[in-house]
Amino acid sequence: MDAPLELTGLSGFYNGQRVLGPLSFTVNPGERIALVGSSGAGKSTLIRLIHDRVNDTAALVPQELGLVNALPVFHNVYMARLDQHSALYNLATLIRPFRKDRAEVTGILERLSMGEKLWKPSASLSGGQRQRVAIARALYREADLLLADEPVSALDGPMANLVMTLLQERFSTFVVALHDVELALDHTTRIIGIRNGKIALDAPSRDLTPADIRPLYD
Ligand SMILES: Nc1ncnc2c1ncn2[C@@H]1O[C@H](COP(=O)(O)OP(=O)(O)OP(=O)(O)O)[C@@H](O)[C@H]1O
Repeated sequence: MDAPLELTGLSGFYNGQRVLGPLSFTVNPGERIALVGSSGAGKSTLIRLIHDRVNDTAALVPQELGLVNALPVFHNVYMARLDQHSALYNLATLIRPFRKDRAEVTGILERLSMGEKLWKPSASLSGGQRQRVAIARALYREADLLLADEPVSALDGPMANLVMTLLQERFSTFVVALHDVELALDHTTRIIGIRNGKIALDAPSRDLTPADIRPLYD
């Protein structure tokens, strides 16, 4: 991302009821932002609204993952670049993936300790494995902004840390909803706290301790 992303007047509604905003903030290139706040505060709604604004140019890890269960892991990851190839190339890949793509996807999966699952149908995977497939798909997408909604919620501590490190290496700019406050402080440059659909905290991560964030959950 080489220009600031100005997000103004974001509002979220369900059934005519306002659940978020109106709120505004700017995502600056190189910022790694964690959205924190209690369940129902509006984090998922905000991620969705940002995704709508950037018009699919970001890599996305939605909370519900969006995997195609019947397809193998390879194809679920490959899907991130469907729009970069011709229909013919994509059709050929469905039947017999090209060596170059296989190698690249395998490399990403290996970093997530998922290399041996390459040809397994996604339906056969555990929750944490499925989450890593959605993360691999985001890492494979050629985008310079990542939007992710609780991308490590089903992973154990060391794996969650590894994934956050990989995301940080791959995307210089990201907005990630995280309920783990320690993880958020360790891997981001800025914390935005959401409470009742409004921004209740916006500060550099290095200036904050877990105690500063706790009131968002009271
Ligand atoms: N499909 C829906 N229909 C109606 N209301 C919804 C729907 N999805 C979310 N909401 C409401 O919108 C508000 C914000 O929800 P949102 O999912 O954005 O919160 P969140 O902070 O992401 O929560 P969580 O941490 O539990 O994922 C909540 O009050 C929720 O009840």
